[in-house]
Amino acid sequence: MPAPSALRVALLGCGVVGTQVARLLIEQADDLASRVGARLDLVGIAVRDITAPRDAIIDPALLTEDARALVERADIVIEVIGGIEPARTLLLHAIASGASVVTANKALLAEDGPTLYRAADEAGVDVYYEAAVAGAIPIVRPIRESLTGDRIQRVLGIVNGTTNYVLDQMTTHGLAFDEAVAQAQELGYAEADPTADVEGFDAAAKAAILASLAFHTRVTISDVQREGITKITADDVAWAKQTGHVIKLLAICEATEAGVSARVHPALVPLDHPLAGVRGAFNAVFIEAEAAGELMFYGRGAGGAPTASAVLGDVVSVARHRVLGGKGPAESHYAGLPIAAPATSRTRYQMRLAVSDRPGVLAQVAQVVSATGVSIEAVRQVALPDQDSRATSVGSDGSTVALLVITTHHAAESALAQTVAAIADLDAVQDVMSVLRVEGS
Ligand SMILES: NC(=O)c1ccc[n+]([C@@H]2O[C@H](COP(=O)([O-])OP(=O)(O)OC[C@H]3O[C@@H](n4cnc5c(N)ncnc54)[C@H](O)[C@@H]3O)[C@@H](O)[C@H]2O)c1
Ligand SMILES: N[C@@H](CCO)C(=O)O
Ligand code: NA
Repeated sequence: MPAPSALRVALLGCGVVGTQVARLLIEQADDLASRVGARLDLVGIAVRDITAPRDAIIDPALLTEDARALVERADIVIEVIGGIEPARTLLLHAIASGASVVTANKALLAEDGPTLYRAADEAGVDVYYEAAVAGAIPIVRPIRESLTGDRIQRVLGIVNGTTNYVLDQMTTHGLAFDEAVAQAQELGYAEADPTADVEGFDAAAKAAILASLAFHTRVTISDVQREGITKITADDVAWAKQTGHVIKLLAICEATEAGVSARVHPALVPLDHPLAGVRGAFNAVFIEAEAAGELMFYGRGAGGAPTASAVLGDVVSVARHRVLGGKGPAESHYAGLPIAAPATSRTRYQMRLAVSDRPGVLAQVAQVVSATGVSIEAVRQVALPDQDSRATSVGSDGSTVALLVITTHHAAESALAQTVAAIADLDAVQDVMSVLRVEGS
């Protein structure tokens, strides 16, 4: 069959990302044609409301509210609607109609990616999704292709731009949480419902995709242990600084003895770790592999244009396959490693405790910690800042309140939970002010 001189491209969704995808397809049409070896003709844009105001670059004649009919007349379908339905049904219909698909939809892939991959394998078409993890940063392809001859041990990522922006604004400008979230929404970083960002669902979806790729194991979002940043206070941020750390929302994927572990939670990152310097809405993925050693991928993980860059890269790849015949590499045939139970995950912890400042308290705390099998790495006793209401309170024995900052060696999550409960029970402990994991050291 002769190579096609043009390929029909359908765009589903015309929001923050879709508008930028359309712009690049239109403005760079000639360059894209020479890279692909065929023209990429944008044949239609499916939208929810045809009458809604749009960017001037969007030709109203391209708009349709009938996404299903549009995918039937396309060679390549780009999905930037988001969410599970109708995106899944539309993509499966596109694949069944013989189109290759490109999507930025991590929520769908983390829930049900294998259904799409299997359908695409059977139909002999591609499913590409570089934009779904860490936006513009090439990370899916490096893991899937460049590092596929190596053995990845650990992936540590800042993969949500909104939360990194919020934590960074709180750290460097003392901004309030809600104010920083509103700014991230205005800048086009946040999901339609920013709860997905601040509660860690978006990062958990990306962790599931990264863990699946890195460990050739099927990991879904329900396998990911998740905690967002809504409980992080200005105090936590200030104490992180005092102890030489910065708080980041991390996605951590590891191959452990118990199986594949994937978790998302805020963590204290030492200031000398490369991830500590990732500011604003930037993302970074830090990989430890057996032969390659440490690698870090850094760039813009959110925003319309950066995400559109990754989408267009995939569009060119799948278009080239159609011009040359064939398709790209399929997803790994899953080795089926077990998923590690959350209680088995091991990390270091930092606890801040308000305690009565009298002799013997430190020994009591240390004894309770060691009784639960957790080992202490360091203890610091510090005076509470004057403005803290506890600084002037006096216990029944006439003692004032001091702050203990305890850092543990690696401990299992289950042991740490027992330790915290036992500490909270001690008479001398007035308050467990925070318990944060320490990663990257
Ligand atoms: N914004 C980012 O920085 C970013 C980065 C990476 C990935 N993503 C992903 O890209 C996708 C799109 O994100 P966005 O930020 O552009 O969201 P958005 O809310 O700005 O755009 C989605 C658009 O889809 C439209 N839509 C909803 N239902 C539709 C339907 N049935 N048919 C046609 N259109 C429909 C909505 O009206 C909206 O305009 C999501 O999967 C998101 O997770 C976004
Ligand atoms: N809402 C996401 C967009 C990129 O997936 C973020 O803030 O990173
Ligand atoms: Na990416």
